Amino acid sequence: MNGPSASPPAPQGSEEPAARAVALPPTTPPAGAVLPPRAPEAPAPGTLLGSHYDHCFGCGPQHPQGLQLTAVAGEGLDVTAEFTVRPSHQGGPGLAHGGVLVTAMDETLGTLNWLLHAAAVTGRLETDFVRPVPVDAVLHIRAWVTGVHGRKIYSAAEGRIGGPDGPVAIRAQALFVQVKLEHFTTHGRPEDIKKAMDDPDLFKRARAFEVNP
Ligand SMILES: CCCCC/C=C\C/C=C\C/C=C\C/C=C/CCCC(=O)SCCNC(=O)CCNC(=O)[C@H](O)C(C)(C)COP(=O)(O)OP(=O)(O)OC[C@H]1O[C@@H](n2cnc3c(N)ncnc32)[C@H](O)[C@@H]1OP(=O)(O)O
Repeated sequence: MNGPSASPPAPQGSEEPAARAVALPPTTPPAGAVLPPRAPEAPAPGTLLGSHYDHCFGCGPQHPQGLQLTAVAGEGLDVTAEFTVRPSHQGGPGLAHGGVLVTAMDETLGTLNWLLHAAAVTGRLETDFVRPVPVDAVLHIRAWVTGVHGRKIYSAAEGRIGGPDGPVAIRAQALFVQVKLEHFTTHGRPEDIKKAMDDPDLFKRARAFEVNP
């Protein structure tokens, strides 16, 4: 891939800090990016977007330790989702782990794929943690597409607590890259791929997503 390469840090004192910094590509759309219309196959506004894979840590109903996140299609290229922080999601005592919150943002941003009718994986995800999120809080997440440039899909999201209009607890920006079905079949653990392929519903869903970048 042509993304940034993260090199191990240079020995201390050998370079100026600025020389050791890695220039990361932006998660904001470049000039020439477009905001496409909703795909003709996009679920209607208000539709509960199903899980893309029953065992997904983010959205799978058959993943007992997962986030079991559910999202709803918005009117445009946007979705909303709710995630309830459970005791098993703690980082600090009584507080959500930051990585779990990032997963909730990643998953919600990923559901934008349904509206574009494109299979895409996260290439880059930036997050700002704005305020701590307690256990039992509901994170109200909104995510939207900010631009599409070739295979690259740019998006943003925010998570609020205390209600959909409550204070922002987390913000995110992401760059997803469209992939073919072979991305999964080539790289996934064979026994899981076989099981997924044997599930006619999942296979149909996955095939329907096939893109020709
Ligand atoms: C059989 C089972 C099927 C099951 C699936 C079924 C359905 C799926 C459909 C829909 C799913 C619906 C909802 C999904 C919800 C999911 C939420 C979770 C999402 C994730 O959690 S997913 C896991 C984490 N994710 C990864 O596991 C990716 C690992 N990675 C790679 O697999 C490659 O790295 C890849 C594919 C990213 C790129 O590889 P590649 O070879 O295809 O493309 P290439 O490198 O040419 O990049 C093309 C252009 O993107 C730019 N670019 C690339 N990477 C960049 C980066 N990091 N930063 C900035 N720019 C980047 C380049 O600079 C170039 O830009 P330009 O075109 O301008 O030159």
